[in-house]
Amino acid sequence: MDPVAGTAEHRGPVEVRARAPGKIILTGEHAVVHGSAAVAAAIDLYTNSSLLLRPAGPGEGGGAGSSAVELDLRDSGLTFSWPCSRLRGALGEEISANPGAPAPCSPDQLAAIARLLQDQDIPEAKIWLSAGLSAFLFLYTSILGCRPGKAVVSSDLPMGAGLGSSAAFCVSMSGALLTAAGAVSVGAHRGAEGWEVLEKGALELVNQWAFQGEKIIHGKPSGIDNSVSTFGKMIKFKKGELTNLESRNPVKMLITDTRVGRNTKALVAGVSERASRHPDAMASVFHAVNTISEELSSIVELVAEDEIAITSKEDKLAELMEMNQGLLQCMGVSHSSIETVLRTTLKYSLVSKLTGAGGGGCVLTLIPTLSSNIVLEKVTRELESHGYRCFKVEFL
Ligand SMILES: Nc1ncnc2c1ncn2[C@@H]1O[C@H](COP(=O)(O)OP(=O)(O)OP(=O)(O)O)[C@@H](O)[C@H]1O
Ligand SMILES: C[C@@](O)(CCO)CC(=O)[O-]
Ligand SMILES: [Mg+2]
Repeated sequence: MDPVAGTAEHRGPVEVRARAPGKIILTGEHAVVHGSAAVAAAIDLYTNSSLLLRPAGPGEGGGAGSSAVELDLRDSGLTFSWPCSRLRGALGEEISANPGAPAPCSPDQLAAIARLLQDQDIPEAKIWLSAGLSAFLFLYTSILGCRPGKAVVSSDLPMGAGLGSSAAFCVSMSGALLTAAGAVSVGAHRGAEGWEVLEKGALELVNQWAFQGEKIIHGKPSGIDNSVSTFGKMIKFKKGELTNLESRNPVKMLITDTRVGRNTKALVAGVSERASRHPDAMASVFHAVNTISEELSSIVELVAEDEIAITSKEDKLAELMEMNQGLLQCMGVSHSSIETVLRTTLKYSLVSKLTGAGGGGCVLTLIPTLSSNIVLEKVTRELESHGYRCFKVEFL
């Protein structure tokens, strides 16, 4: 896994590329929105955003599309274009590029952005992209105003599946926009594959903007997804506070994507509604999740020196994940496809839990160090026979 996030590479004065990773949540999703601790790790799957800024206005050699803001979503095969004059007309007073001061999208801005989306022919089958498009227009115009340019986005991550695609989109886009605006600079450190890494203050700014973008997509995000995508590695996150965790032994997980589509915003709202119907019961559930995350984060950092110690460490991780899954069921965010994965992996004595917002999407299965490849192959084959997609991740 490459923990470098929010990286950017300059190619000439106005062409920038940035990438940011997805994540898994080991414990604490949903409860983290209500103040509990959660543990997450960046994974080696990235969203890439590239940005080409054109000279402003016609007649300055910008060519076709030179006075428009364009977005090319490579994975969806869709492109969008807004003439700068249309952006200025719709956003009017709302446009004042201020890259150094992240601010929330105002209701007026959001209404204007909704009108700008109506100009585009978004196919009904891909209407869920509207949230990402709104976040893009908000981030672009807040950071660069109406400067003409073209953004191209591609991703290794399944969209809307619990692996933080929305956060990786907002982090990589904020990184590219802020670098193009000249608002951030790279540090001395070189990351993996030759990527330059933004310096600490720059990453903070990227993270703050990405959080504002996530708010448009998620409604009420805790900030864990954008934080782990920006800063990478494994983190404990509680009430906006981030603690870096260092696992002394590699943790291996099988990720199963059930391919059941879901939407984090609706799931987060559903848990909040349950919490307002049963405040005391849900407060106990959130408290229990907090304890589980605190315990898991201290176990992850333990040094396991021999095989017995590794086994007992993994047994504890598995038990905590299992307990967390039970509490996620209590919150109402499991799904029959998730239950199928749990039952299937349990046949092979492997423990699983949903990751991200649930309701479908991805499930994590802990792969103990001593488990045989034959078991892993068998469980993978059985999961794939249900139409699910499996892949392995490992992190320290
Ligand atoms: N590469 C992308 N291009 C455009 N929009 C994107 C992209 N990635 C994510 N999005 C937007 O984010 C939405 C998915 O966000 P959502 O939060 O529901 O799922 P997730 O982030 O994959 O999972 P989780 O939040 O549980 O980790 C998509 O419907 C789309 O609007
Ligand atoms: C469900 C949730 O807890 C995690 C989604 O990856 C939402 C959030 O924390 O913003
Ligand atoms: Mg998301």
